[in-house]
Amino acid sequence: MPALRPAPTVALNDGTRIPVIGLGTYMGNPLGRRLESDVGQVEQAVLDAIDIGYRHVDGALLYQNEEEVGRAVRAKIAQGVIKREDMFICTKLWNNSHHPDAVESTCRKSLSNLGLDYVDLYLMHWPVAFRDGDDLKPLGPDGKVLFSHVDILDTWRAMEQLVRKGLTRSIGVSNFNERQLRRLMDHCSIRPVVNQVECHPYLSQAPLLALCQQLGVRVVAYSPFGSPESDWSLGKVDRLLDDPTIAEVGRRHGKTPGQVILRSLVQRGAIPIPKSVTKSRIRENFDIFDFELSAQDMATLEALNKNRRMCPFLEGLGHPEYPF
Ligand SMILES: NC(=O)C1=CN([C@@H]2O[C@H](COP(=O)(O)OP(=O)(O)OC[C@H]3O[C@@H](n4cnc5c(N)ncnc54)[C@H](OP(=O)(O)O)[C@@H]3O)[C@@H](O)[C@H]2O)C=CC1
Ligand SMILES: O=C1CO[C@H](CO)[C@@H](O)[C@@H]1O
Repeated sequence: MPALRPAPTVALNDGTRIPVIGLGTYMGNPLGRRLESDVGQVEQAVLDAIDIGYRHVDGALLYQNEEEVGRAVRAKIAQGVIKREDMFICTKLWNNSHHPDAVESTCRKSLSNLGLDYVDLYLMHWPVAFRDGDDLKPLGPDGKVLFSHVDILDTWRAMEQLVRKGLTRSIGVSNFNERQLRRLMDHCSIRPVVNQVECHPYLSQAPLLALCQQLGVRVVAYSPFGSPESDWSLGKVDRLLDDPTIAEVGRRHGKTPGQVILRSLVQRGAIPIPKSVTKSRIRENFDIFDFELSAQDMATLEALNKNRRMCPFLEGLGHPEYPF
């Protein structure tokens, strides 16, 4: 199958550009655990995605597969399919490394995992700090996650240094609520270029999207399909991808429910990062630039909002910066 046309890119507030769709790489495992059966799947998915036309990959130290992402990207560079500068690679600082002294070494660890000398975007994964150390999920004797109380602004200042040192082109945040984002914007020297949050027709995030637009911060939409296979997903009862209204909109355009969801996010100015390790779906999810949803379609989809969060991040409950 021939490659599809590259996705359009949009400008970020620091002058760099981001492709409006990316490939997600979280395998749906419980926090910090990795299954043997997952090994190799993300590497193949990234190879397939690049052949199809993707130029944006969303990763994280937490996902424990940065090596696979990096191997695939480097293989495609070696084959001459892409150049490094064609790709937009994002990874994230996990919650156990918020202490300013840990930020640079943790970013360098991701770069070493990826086998790259810079990433395009480095995100603070959550506004919630866990106890510093190697443990991705440090637990106390009561089985609850151990927190620490590093100020978000201190972590951010250390992330700003990463831009100055050339380890990342841009920095941003993830899972920040309106208060946290406003406070950061008021105190930073380098502005966050994106806020990556859960966003799909059952959690439309209209107020947060409006605020981000006002502040010049792009929204990256995670779990665009409601993360149907994640262990924490509450979406098993009424799956977004089985919604009859979305299917009906899709029928009118000759498109699948997944394509309708992704297209609607792009038309709302968000940047979806659907995850798939299935080549046919990776292609299907990218094939959204040959149709347009009408204002009526968009209103129909907007009416599906239930403020239903599939990723409630219960591990962070009780921390003063728990965002929800
Ligand atoms: N910042 C944060 O805190 C978070 C960030 N993320 C990021 O967002 C990405 C996407 O979110 P994620 O939670 O993975 O879930 P998604 O909503 O992207 O759903 C992924 C699931 O949908 C399936 N799927 C993909 N495409 C299709 C299709 N066209 N038709 C039917 N099923 C499909 C996949 O199956 P299969 O792979 O088997 O094809 C997989 O099971 C993550 O991978 C990660 O990169 C996610 C959660 C939190
Ligand atoms: O990116 C993510 C993937 O899933 C995790 C849950 O295990 C989330 O906490 C995290 O934000």
